[in-house]
Amino acid sequence: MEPLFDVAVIGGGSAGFAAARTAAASGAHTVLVEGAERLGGLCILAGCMPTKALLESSRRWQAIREAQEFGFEARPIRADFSAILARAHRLVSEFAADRQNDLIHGDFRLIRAHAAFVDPHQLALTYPDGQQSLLRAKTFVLATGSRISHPPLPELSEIGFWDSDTVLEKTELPESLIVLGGGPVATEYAQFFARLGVAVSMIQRGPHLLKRFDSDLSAVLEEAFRDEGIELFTNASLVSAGRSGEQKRIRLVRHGAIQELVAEEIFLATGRTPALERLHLSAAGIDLCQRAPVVDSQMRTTMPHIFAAGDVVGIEEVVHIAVLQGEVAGENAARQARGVGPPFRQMDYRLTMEVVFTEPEIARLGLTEAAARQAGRPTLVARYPFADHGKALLKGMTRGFVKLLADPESGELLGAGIAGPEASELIHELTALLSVHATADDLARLPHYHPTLSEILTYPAEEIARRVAAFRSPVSPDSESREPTA
Ligand SMILES: Cc1cc2nc3c(=O)[nH]c(=O)nc-3n(C[C@H](O)[C@H](O)[C@H](O)COP(=O)(O)OP(=O)(O)OC[C@H]3O[C@@H](n4cnc5c(N)ncnc54)[C@H](O)[C@@H]3O)c2cc1C
Ligand SMILES: NC(=O)c1ccc[n+]([C@@H]2O[C@H](COP(=O)([O-])OP(=O)(O)OC[C@H]3O[C@@H](n4cnc5c(N)ncnc54)[C@H](O)[C@@H]3O)[C@@H](O)[C@H]2O)c1
Repeated sequence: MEPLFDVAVIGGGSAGFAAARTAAASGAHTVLVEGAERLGGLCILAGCMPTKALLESSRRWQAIREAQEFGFEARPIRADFSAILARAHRLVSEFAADRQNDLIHGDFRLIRAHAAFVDPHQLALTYPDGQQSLLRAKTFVLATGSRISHPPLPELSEIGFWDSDTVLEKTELPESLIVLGGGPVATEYAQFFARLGVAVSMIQRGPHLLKRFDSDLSAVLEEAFRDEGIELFTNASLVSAGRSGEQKRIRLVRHGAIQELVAEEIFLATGRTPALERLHLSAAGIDLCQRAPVVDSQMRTTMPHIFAAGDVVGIEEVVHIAVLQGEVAGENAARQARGVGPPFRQMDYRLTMEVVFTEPEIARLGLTEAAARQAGRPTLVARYPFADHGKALLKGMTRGFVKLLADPESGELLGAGIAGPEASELIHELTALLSVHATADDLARLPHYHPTLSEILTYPAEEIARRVAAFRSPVSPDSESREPTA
């Protein structure tokens, strides 16, 4: 039997590591239990980092293809899929080694074992050699992450498919690929493969790609994908899957008609599910909703001494949220275990961002237009296209736009969306501004170096500031407005 810990964290990915580090820093006697053979978590081993390494390769390939526009004559090049994967694996190993070091040398104890609840206060640990022991703690943080959802068609398991875990072990590019799904995994991989010369078609259930983004942002990506030769089938329901000679086939229904697609391979990207199997959660007595533990704003489950964080709670399955939730859960678990009662730390989703690393990149922050409409919240919205922006023209990256959402009376910035070059970087200036409740007028007045991509943000800000001023005062402030610089 292990000694009684203040905090036991289950899972050593982004959320669990953040929870354990925070709990230990608060002075709690903390243990982290990790069951995987390889340390690192999803982001490092099969999520953010390998995909961004792959996308960097396909981006270079695309740049060579477009070289003529910039005055170069490029010879046709050949993609070496194995070499592209080898680079990704090398980077992943380096990131994983850093994380391994942090886990082993943290101010908490690391136990390499699979954990399952025996009762609400005890875990059964199963070690790699099959040995077992019990672990007791005053509080727990569940941070077991997510797994790829089961295929929507049972036949897929018979005919086989690729997914974001298995793709990293492949060695040969298929000639053609049907991607199932239209979320971040589907779009990032679809563009990666299409750019390397694979004939890609995508099947998305909803009317647009990237369902959590406003449809005007998704539309920019859809147009870019069509221009790159990716065939999109939106509003589609899957009917069946099977073999067609050497090829694989998918039948779908769209606008009432059956269609059949045939390709060498199928890539499954229809979402992820909280990883709770073999955790024996029923013994812990916590409530679930849509297969995820129910949590409040303190990341507390329905058992007051059990907290949860990261993909397992399924609120926003991205890393900065997993880390923030882990920190909140870790700090609150430590306070509770050490009897340092309230006030407990709360999660705040006001500054939630999501970025998709396709080209163009797509980013959102805070309030979306769809959410504002659904909540009946009046907002001012202003857009500005990259096609009218000097730096974007210089870079030859004119697709897309930026948009800002603001409160109509105060002009406070409430949200933003960007589809275009460097959206993943540009969004962070807006995050800083939203964090201090800045107004569109504050943004419009901030100095921006010329010519930069960042200065595009000032144009919709000026438009909103003008409209807010006009709302407040009958005298038009138009005479003060600046024209966009080219
Ligand atoms: C292809 C892909 C690309 C992505 N790209 C991005 C991106 O660019 N940016 C971004 O922000 N997000 C991205 N994400 C999402 C991001 O990877 C996840 O949101 C994040 O990694 C979740 O962290 P986590 O700690 O909740 O889970 P994980 O990192 O999965 O950690 C959970 C850990 O718990 C362990 N575990 C599970 N059960 C037990 C048990 N019973 N006992 C002991 N240990 C257990 C597991 O072994 C695992 O190590 C991507 C995801 C995918 C799939
Ligand atoms: N850049 C990033 O930050 C990044 C990259 C990859 C993944 N992620 C995260 O990982 C998680 C998983 O991503 P994901 O793309 O697998 O899931 P997702 O849930 O975001 O998207 C799945 C998509 O598949 C569609 N779909 C579901 N069932 C379908 C069916 N039967 N037929 C056709 N379409 C169907 C859905 O409409 C949805 O658009 C997400 O939460 C995402 O935020 C983030």
